[in-house]
Amino acid sequence: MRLALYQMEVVPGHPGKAMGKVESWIESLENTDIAVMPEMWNTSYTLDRLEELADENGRREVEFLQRLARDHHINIIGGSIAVKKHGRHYNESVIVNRKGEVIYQYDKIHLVPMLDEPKYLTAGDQFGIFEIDSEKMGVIICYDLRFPELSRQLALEGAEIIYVVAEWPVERMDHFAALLKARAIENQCYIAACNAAGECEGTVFGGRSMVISPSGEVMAEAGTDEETLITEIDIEVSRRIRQSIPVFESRRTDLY
Ligand SMILES: O=C(O)CCC(=O)C(=O)O
Repeated sequence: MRLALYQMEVVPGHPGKAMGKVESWIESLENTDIAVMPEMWNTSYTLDRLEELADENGRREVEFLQRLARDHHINIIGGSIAVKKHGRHYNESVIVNRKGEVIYQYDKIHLVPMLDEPKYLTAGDQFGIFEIDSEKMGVIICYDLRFPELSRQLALEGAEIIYVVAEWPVERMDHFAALLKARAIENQCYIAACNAAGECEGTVFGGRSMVISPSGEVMAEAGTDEETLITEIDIEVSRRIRQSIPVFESRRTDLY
């Protein structure tokens, strides 16, 4: 399974320009099964302007991703987008399969106090897994990475790849790298983390998107600027490690 991660330099407050960049990027990909994008790629952290910038139900961006997926026959982990629903704003991940069908939508459940998300956004209240080419996968959004219970639950539901879509600030990249590795090792799954590059309202995003194997090996890592990271993964590796080190069976659910 060939993944392409778009460590996109953000275009704050210009969804149309951001969509133009994404379209050119998808057109440039060859022989790719799954394209992965970063968090809030349509607006970045222009939270006080979301009433003006976010589209109702994210229709503009969702229909755009559906068209790209269909035209280029590619599965898209659509990072996350700022959307408007029932007069509220959400940070929503959208997954589209290569037929152009929306197969999963997830509203970020852990809102970031350090970026004022709770002031401007409403938190989601559900999550689950989805399937691409019969493989089970999950997606979490940025700050969600700090809550191991969420990734563990996705792994218990069968996820063998967890995508982390992020706009992780440069100051805390050591946390990002350590937490990604921990989530891969403890859940014995691939972690494909797509961070943003560039800057929005004084926050600089640290890049360093990476793909980590189920045994914690960093298989590919980007630099700090805009870049595409390409990796081939084999889901069988996750199954083999789960058999050889059976942590899921050794859990003491009677004690915790
Ligand atoms: O947890 C962090 O340090 C960064 C979180 C973040 O930037 C986000 O969720 O957008």
